[in-house]
Amino acid sequence: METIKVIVAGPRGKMGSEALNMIQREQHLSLAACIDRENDGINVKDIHGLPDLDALIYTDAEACLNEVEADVLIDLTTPDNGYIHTKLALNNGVRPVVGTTGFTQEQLQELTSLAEEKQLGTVIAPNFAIGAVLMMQFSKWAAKHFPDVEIIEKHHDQKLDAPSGTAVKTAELIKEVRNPHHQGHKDEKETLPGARGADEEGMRIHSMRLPGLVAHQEVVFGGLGETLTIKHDSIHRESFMSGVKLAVEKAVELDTLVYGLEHLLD
Ligand SMILES: NC(=O)C1=CN([C@@H]2O[C@H](COP(=O)(O)OP(=O)(O)OC[C@H]3O[C@@H](n4cnc5c(N)ncnc54)[C@H](O)[C@@H]3O)[C@@H](O)[C@H]2O)C=CC1
Ligand SMILES: O=C(O)C1=N[C@H](C(=O)O)C[C@H](O)C1
Repeated sequence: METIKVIVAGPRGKMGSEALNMIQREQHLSLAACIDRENDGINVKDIHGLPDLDALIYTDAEACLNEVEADVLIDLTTPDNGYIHTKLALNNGVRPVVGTTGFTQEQLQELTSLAEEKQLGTVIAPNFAIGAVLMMQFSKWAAKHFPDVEIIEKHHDQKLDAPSGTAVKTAELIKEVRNPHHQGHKDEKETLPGARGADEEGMRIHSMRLPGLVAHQEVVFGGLGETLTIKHDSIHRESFMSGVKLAVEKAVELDTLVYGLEHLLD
């Protein structure tokens, strides 16, 4: 396999630093550069806590994507910056692999059109953990039989977006097989606003944020005399890295945008 040259945006973050470790482990991946908010012109290997990888850090994303010879950008930053980086990558011939969540539907549509116009493989995956992808697929299957469903997602308290990208994607998959309808009593009233969670075509989504959590989701279905719970827990961010690696490998073979890792799995 040819070496894939990768730029990582957000290298000092919880996910970005795991991505650097993954690149260091994989012989067919090499780190071309990083995009960070700080440390312009400094080498990654000279930053305390980052792996021994020889690549320069840029604070100017446009300069980085324009000057550095790279195949793929892995973005693990924030919703606003991730969107800007993804557009810059596509406009500079670099294939984006985006883990950053919180993009709007309009942004996703715009990026889909841009990737198609540029014919550049792009992977936007709300969750790179294989178990989470299966949890979403199983939930779609279950929703065919149990149309009353609530999603409970639980994350660490540093998370910027709510609901999580995974919960949004789960709801989208369920919506493909579930007819919109109100859930709960027709006359129910919230005496505390928000008590029933977000409302997506009558399906409820609840977001929990606590220190100590990593990334967890339960999809709870209710039927006559029974309930079904489909649950996934990421207890370490290593859980996401086999999916990131797969996305990088597939991005160089694709010429359109793929939203969701399920499209890349057998
Ligand atoms: N798709 C997936 O499987 C997963 C996605 N995520 C998403 O990945 C993103 C990052 O998550 P974490 O690593 O937990 O967050 P974090 O807060 O630990 O890291 C984000 C990093 O981005 C950097 N950053 C912010 N703006 C930047 C800019 N303009 N240029 C360069 N770097 C910039 C910050 O300095 C920080 O180091 C979030 O959107 C999160 O929801 C997180 C885990 C799994
Ligand atoms: O911010 C996180 O941590 C995570 N974000 C993604 C999401 O929003 O679904 C994926 C995973 O849940 C971890």
